[in-house]
Parts: sequence; structure tokens; C-alpha cells
Amino acid sequence: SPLIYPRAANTSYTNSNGLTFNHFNGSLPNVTILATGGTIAGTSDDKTATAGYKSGDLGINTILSKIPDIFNVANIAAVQAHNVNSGDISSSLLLNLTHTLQTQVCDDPTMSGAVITHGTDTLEESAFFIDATVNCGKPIVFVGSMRPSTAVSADGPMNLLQGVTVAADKDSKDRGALVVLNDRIVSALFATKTSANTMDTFKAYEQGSLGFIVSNKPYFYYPAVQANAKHVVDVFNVDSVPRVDILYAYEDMQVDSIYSAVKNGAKGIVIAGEGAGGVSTDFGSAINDIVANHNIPVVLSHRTVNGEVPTADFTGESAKTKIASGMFNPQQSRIMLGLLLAEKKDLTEIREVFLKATVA
Ligand SMILES: NC(=O)C[C@H](N)C(=O)O
Repeated sequence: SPLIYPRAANTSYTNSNGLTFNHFNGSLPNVTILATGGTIAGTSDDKTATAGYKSGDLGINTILSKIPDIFNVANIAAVQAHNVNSGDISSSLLLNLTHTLQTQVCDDPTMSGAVITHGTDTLEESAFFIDATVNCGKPIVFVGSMRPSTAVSADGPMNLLQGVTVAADKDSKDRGALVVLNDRIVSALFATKTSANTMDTFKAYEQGSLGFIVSNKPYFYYPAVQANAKHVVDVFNVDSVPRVDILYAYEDMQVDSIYSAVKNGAKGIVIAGEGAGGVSTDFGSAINDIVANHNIPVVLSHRTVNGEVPTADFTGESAKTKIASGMFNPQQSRIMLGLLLAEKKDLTEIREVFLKATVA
């Protein structure tokens, strides 16, 4: 294995990409942590507080100093990429993360994998984005926490320890990006936050988790496999992602929301549709008009947590204009559509990608 270095334990080592590993031990795998903030870096003066705390406060080295066991698992190069509440993560930061991961982890044979620490509110979006843009068999693992670092029984340290362990484990390879929280390993392609408050929040209801962790040992239920819906976009020459808006469908929804989205600069639209991509008759006609006359792709997704939008639901004019999201929920669909627009894909090519996530 190229991961072994002839170096004494507990020395500091800087590799050719400028990543510095403290407590270096030549017999351990190398993992980088890219820290972005969130509750895992959150603090409060009140140890009982699991609301009203400051998200994205502590630096990654302070977090790591409270988990010395982590240095027995891997050599760690910790990088503070950002330190924010996850609502402030942007596609430009994610493009930077993609480039960093590709060059400093995927293309470096001495690196085993990477961990991204992230606020949980939008963690699934960033994990989906990275899964769709980093072309890598190595594990890229997202971790966060639901309790701030100051809370009684804070979950962050164990989640980070487990995330590093999964990133360092050869069984984690070729499974796409992963989400590790609350002892579970979930595919980034399907993970979604299911509770706004509790620790058992990241789930892939239909697909299930890929495995779990006990006494810091990961266990995967099945050998590595990539999902049928997986699609990797090449963003090497992309410097920004076009704006895609999500419109939430409901009874009494007015058609002017779609026209104002386009007027305000949206280059693509995702509808969080009722049931399997449903909208009112009037709104359906407005979508047809937007696609035909403004050349803006519109993806019909579902506001339900589970299920898919089948293409079979769209007939006549709608079959030509509307793109069914398949299994992708609105936030996943927004990211995929934005990335495909960044790649300058046309309507037919965009439709083909969403078809991979579609059954009927
Ligand atoms: N649990 C969390 O991390 C929530 C926090 N508001 C964030 O997403 O940054």
C-alpha cells in the first residue's frame, strides 16, 4: 500500500499538496478533514441548550483537541474551509471543495479519503453535490451533529471519530459520498434530514442505510455498489452554477411565482410538486409556456419525502416540456439541474440524467 511512510510516530509532516499532518504515524492511513462549520462547531453558554446556540463557532483544531483517540485511527490534515451555519454554504464554496477533493485526495495515491464537517440543515445538499461532482472511488464522508459541542452528551465528537474511521477504511471505497451520523452510514445520493431536532435524523427511507458502526468499527451490509441513479458531472471547467429556483406546490398556488422566478434570473426551475409532481391545471399550462417560450427547463419533483415522479404521468404537451425528477427530491433535483446547466446540457440530455433516477 502506498499509504505507509518511513517516518517516526508523532512527527509533523507536510505533503506535496501542502496538507500538514500533526501526530504523523507512518503506519496509519491519511485523511483530510475539510471543516465548514455547523452545530458540530457550535457553542452555547448553557450546557442544556440544543437550540439558540451559535452554529459554526469553534475551529476544527479545537474540536480535534477534544478527541485524541482520532489520531490512533488516521493521520489527519485539518483544513478550515469555512465556519458557518450551513444555510450559508454556497455552490461556489462547493465548487472549490470539489476541486480540492479531486486534486488533494482523489488524485493523490497517498490519501485514503476525506471528511467534511458540515451543518446538518443543508448537509444533504452539499453531500449530493460532492457525490455528483467528485470523480473518486475514495470515501468522501460528511459528518455533522445535532447537539452543539457544549451540550451534555454532545454527538459531534463521536460522529467525527466515526467519520474519520469510515474515511480511513478500505471497505468504504466505491460507494459514492457517504453521510455518517448517529452510528449509521448512509449514501449521500439518498440521505435526507428527517427530523429538525433529533440525532436519528439522516435517513434514506426507501434505500436504507449502507451500514453502521460499533466500537468504532464500520460494518457494511453489502459489498460496494453504485446506485442506478448515480450521475457524475464534470465541473473541472465550471466556475459558477446557474441559478435554479425551487417552487413549492400547494392548493391555491398562483402562476405568477414561476414567471417572477424566470424574470429574476432563474435558468432552471424545480417544482416541489404535490404527490408525484402534481400542480394545478393553470400552473401546468404556465410550465408549458415557460419551457416552450423561455427555453427554461422545468423539473417536476415531489414534496413527499418518498416516492418518485414517473414520466408516465406526463402526456401530450407536458411529455415534451416537463422533466420528471424520478426519485430525486426537490433539493437534489435543484443541484443536479444546476450542474447540468453549468455543463451546458440541453433539454434532452437533462431528461436522460433524471431518467436514471426514474422507474416508470
Ligand atoms: N445541526 C446543525 O448543524 C444545524 C445548524 N443550523 C446548521 O445546519 O449549521
